[in-house]
Amino acid sequence: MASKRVRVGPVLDVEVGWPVLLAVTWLWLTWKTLRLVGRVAWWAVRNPAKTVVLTVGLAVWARWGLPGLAVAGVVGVGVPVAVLLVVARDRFTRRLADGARSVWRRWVVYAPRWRRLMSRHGLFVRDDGTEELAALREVRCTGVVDRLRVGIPTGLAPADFEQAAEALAHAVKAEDCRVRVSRPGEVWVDLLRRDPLRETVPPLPVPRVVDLRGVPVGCREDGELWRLRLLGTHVLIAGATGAGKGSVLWSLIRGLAPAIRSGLVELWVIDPKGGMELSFGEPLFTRFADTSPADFADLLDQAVEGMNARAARLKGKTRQHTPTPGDPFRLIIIDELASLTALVGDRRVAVRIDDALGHLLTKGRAVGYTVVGALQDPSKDVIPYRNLFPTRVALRLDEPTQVDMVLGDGARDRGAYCDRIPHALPGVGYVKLDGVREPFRVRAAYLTDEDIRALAAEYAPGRALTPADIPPALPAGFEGPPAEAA
Ligand SMILES: Nc1ncnc2c1ncn2[C@@H]1O[C@H](COP(=O)(O)OP(=O)(O)OP(=O)(O)O)[C@@H](O)[C@H]1O
Repeated sequence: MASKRVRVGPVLDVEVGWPVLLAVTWLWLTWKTLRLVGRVAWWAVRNPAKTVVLTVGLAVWARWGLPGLAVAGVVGVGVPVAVLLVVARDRFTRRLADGARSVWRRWVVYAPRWRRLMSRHGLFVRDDGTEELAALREVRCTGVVDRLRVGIPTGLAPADFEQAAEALAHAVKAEDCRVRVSRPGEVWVDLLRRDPLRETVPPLPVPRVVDLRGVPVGCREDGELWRLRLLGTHVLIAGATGAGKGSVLWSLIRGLAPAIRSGLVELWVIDPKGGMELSFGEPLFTRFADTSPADFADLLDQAVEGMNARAARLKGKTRQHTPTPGDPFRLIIIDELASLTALVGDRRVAVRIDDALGHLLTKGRAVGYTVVGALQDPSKDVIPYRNLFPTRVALRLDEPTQVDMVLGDGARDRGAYCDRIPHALPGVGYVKLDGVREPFRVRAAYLTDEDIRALAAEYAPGRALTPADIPPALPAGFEGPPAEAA
């Protein structure tokens, strides 16, 4: 039988017969086929919904041919669309509009100018005469923001995109541009087309059920609901005078109102400004101190006592306290942290306050004692506490250097321009969550004195629920994402 010379690499140069060649070819084809089958099976396992649709489609086609497939398509798409239009019309039409907008802006706005955008902003690498651009992988648009998922070419880093952010925003006529790392090798470039934070956010509807993992407080710059986590964290709110710290505190209290009334949440409040800011809501507070530093120290000492007793009770049983009316979540609100820690004249009282605060901040999170502290001047005196607040909100600040003092090193470089927030936008600020690299911009809802009085009258602890207390549904655009995973 004929044979063939086969050369494998520089060494092996052999003469093989046709049976061997046929056997090798057969083995190779079998391997390729098995691999293809394996890949299809793996795709089917990972995409069960698409697999079912494809299988049903193929079965219909085999049984009734193309006309049958067309009818099935109309029914299969038409019926779910009709159901969604009835059940969740607003959300569905918004999603549909967002989907159409995403396709349009990807192919008409971004794809044609992508090469120029990337090369003019230095978002490419050159290697051996070839150029690799950052890759546009996905575009998701809403009414206010275009989110671009971009692949980072080898040799660049998210910081390169952060540096180019301001220029990119100008290039596409966006109000602002933010860069977030989505996963290694990829960033989300958020281009803000309209700023939803320009308008005052009205008081949000009081939630029916309070979720301490995400209390609604205001609006995020992407138009979604801003929720602030209280469970297992402490929150620092810093801002120059008139920046709107009060609106964050009051929106938070409003978001907790039903749980305050039912006794699941207790507010222990210190207002060193003599009750100027918080005394309106006194009926809502279980403890309120607004006169002397000695009172503040007493309140904090009692909180520490309660916290220690609870910690001893829970030891070995659970790692996170679950609030009940007999054993509530205690929120310690301090309106001006610096007055407590730095400006107290009596040295012994200052030490007591300092000790108690240190204990609460280090041990309180797991046992349902959360501190929310507001701060006007992020001076060095309060910096030791800063790191004990995993969640930080910085509203308008006077100096660029104060931004990193509050939010942590590098926050301003990542876009938290608190010093540029106009005086005309009180309640606007940036939030930094522990473990999340990028800050995001928000605006707290604004409650008038009347709103606060009405809230205090309706939700004072112990008052029974009436049907009129059930709040309306959230307005369109406020469904928001799930609770923040801080
Ligand atoms: N979220 C908001 N939306 C719209 N306007 C607001 C908002 N928050 C505050 N304002 C306006 O700004 C004014 C100052 O707000 P606020 O007293 O809350 O600031 P602050 O940071 O607590 O100041 P200070 O530290 O001096 O007490 C309010 O009287 C109100 O008119």
